[in-house]
Amino acid sequence: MKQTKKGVRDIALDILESVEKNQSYSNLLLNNLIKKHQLSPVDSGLLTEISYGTIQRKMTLDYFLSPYIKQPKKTQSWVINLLRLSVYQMVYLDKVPDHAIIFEAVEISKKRGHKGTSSMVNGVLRNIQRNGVPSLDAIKDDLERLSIEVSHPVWLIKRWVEQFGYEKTKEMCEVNLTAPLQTGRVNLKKISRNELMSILREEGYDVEASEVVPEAIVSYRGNLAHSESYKLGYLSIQDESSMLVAHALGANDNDAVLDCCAAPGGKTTHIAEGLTTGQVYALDLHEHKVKLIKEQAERLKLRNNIKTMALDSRKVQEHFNKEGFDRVLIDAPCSGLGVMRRKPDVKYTKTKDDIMKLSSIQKQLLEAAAPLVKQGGRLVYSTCTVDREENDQVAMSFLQDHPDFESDPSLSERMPESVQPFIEGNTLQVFPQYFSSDGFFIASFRKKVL
Ligand SMILES: C[S@@+](CC[C@H](N)C(=O)[O-])C[C@H]1O[C@@H](n2cnc3c(N)ncnc32)[C@H](O)[C@@H]1O
Repeated sequence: MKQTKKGVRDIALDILESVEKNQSYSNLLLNNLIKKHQLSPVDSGLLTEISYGTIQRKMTLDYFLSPYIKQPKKTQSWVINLLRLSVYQMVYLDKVPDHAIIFEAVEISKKRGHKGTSSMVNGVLRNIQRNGVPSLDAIKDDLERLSIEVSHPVWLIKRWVEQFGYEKTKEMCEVNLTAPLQTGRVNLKKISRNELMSILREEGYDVEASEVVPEAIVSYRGNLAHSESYKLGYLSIQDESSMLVAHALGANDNDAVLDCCAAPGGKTTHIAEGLTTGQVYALDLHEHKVKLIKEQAERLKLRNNIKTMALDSRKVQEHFNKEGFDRVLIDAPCSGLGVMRRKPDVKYTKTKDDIMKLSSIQKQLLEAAAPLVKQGGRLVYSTCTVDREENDQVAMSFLQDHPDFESDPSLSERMPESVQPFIEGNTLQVFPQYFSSDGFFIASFRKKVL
């Protein structure tokens, strides 16, 4: 029997279902399904918008649906997800008229369920079309209202309001709901930023120079990973905040650098692009992750400057000499609360307990790597989160426990102009609302010369 082609909304529903069941991260799933269903660029864009948008705004959508679904707990999860993605389109997208959204939802529910389900879906959506969604003003508590308005769990809202204040939290959560732009890092070893931008524009890309980092470009149209320049190793896909780490590390041409948490190799390759005879030793837990670093090193023709090893970096002292490295980077495993625009499901799954456990691993990694830094050398700690327990508190406790290190006084000298206002001593916290880049934390330490 001939299989009928699956529609974009049907595929979006598959994504929502898998993410809900914790079967996969939304970003990985999306890429796989775009390939599997051979979607056109327009359909891929729509699929991304509907599935990410629905996940991003899940709590708000549930609030909108609440007066219209009598027994949400007894309703099958795919039906709830179908209603969420339909209401998302009705409220937040103006491309498709409501009647077309409702028609498609009913068709999907006929295919997946029975008649009762499709008439329930039809009834709920038609009621919403007629009566509108409930006002958020009905929620009296400020923090609970914000939590529903920006669809972030209330424990996280309370935690951030305590850490950063109400306004900053609100700004951050609002930016977290927007789609990120793709940014690329120019391989300055091979080509200048202007030359690369001209080549890409000829290929049909709409690119501009980044205002945050001097080697970055922003793509307003087209996926840079599909460009000829990407294949040739002229560029890598990387967020601007992430690029700041190599600046903070400030390796010299011939330095020995240890990158303790290196996969998939974004920062390793960035650092290596700035070396001549120097070497980056790139470590990560598992061989399959280390393979990703090797692939990037190959593509960028940096094999001479990168050595890889699968290793639990808490054991680095068993493999490397004390004071053997000019620069050491710990780009630590973290809660990822700074990258919610790319991984919207993260905010619903992470817990306070995860943050506590991660901060303990982060401290262990720093503890293990510290003896490997040469006297006068530098140790940089970074995360893609905004949470203080994983950031300033880890950095502070490291300095307290390591009198042989000092707070690096020269961090700001190496950092781009754009981030200068946000540097505090030896640390930099980038919030997503500053440049619309990822939320990121960087701390730099110098080993004292005794
Ligand atoms: C934030 S990611 C690193 C991203 C990478 N630096 C980049 O720029 O592409 C953190 C990495 O730490 C690795 N990791 C976690 N625990 C580790 C450990 N104990 N030893 C080594 N690597 C570890 C994870 O596998 C993950 O790849």
